[in-house]
Amino acid sequence: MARRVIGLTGGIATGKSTVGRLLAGRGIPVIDADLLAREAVAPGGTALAAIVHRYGSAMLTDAGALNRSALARIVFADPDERHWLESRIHPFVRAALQAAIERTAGTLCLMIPLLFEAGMTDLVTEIWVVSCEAEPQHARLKKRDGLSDEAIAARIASQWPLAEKVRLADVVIDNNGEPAHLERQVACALAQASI
Ligand SMILES: CC(C)(COP(=O)(O)OP(=O)(O)OC[C@H]1O[C@@H](n2cnc3c(N)ncnc32)[C@H](O)[C@@H]1O)[C@@H](O)C(=O)NCCC(=O)NCCS
Ligand SMILES: Nc1ncnc2c1ncn2[C@@H]1O[C@H](COP(=O)(O)OP(=O)(O)OP(=O)(O)O)[C@@H](O)[C@H]1O
Repeated sequence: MARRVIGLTGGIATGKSTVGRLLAGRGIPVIDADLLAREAVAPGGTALAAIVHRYGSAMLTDAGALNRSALARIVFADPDERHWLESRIHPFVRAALQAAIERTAGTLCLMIPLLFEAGMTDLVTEIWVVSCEAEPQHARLKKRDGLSDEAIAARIASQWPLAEKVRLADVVIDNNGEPAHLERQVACALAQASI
């Protein structure tokens, strides 16, 4: 059977990491693109220097790390700035994902929030979309990150509509209910032959 590379995606806070933990619990390596994106802007790197050059030293914390909330306010309010930032980060993320595919044997999961938006679908052999209604998505995001309603709306508007991702999915994981309902869906999806 061909090697499975699962592209795990969804909307912001729909439950990708929660599903990713279930896969990891079953021994499947899970690579998190959000963590790779954080590596790309680590202190001392060229991406962080470029960000400071463009937006000024307000982009740095006292410790010299990226001031993520300051940058988020800029890029989620302006698509041109968001695209500029992505052009600094996504090539690094893509190369790191490719390297992970090459060094890992067997089934692998790439957890990529922007799998569609960043044009990374070619890296995976099947696409799983974790989906939930707008109301729990909003409530979970608010509870976890304490973002304002306006900031939440801006982030959601920066991503493809979830319905479009669901339409293009090989597997849809419904996360409207209790987290316990995810386990059976993950088991079912894994039991399917590769798509
Ligand atoms: C703007 C930044 C600094 C804000 O950091 P913050 O800690 O507030 O958010 P974090 O990185 O944890 O992301 C949380 C979620 O926001 C959403 N998100 C992040 N970047 C983007 C983006 N460019 N477009 C749409 N949604 C995004 C994703 O759903 C992600 O899971 C950060 O999100 C960033 O560097 N974004 C650009 C890199 C990127 O595109 N990352 C996505 C994975 S490749
Ligand atoms: N079924 C559920 N019921 C209640 N809370 C949930 C459920 N699923 C996830 N959560 C909570 O919602 C929040 C978002 O879930 P999670 O972090 O898995 O989403 P994500 O898609 O990985 O988010 P992001 O896009 O920000 O990376 C977390 O605080 C998580 O504990």
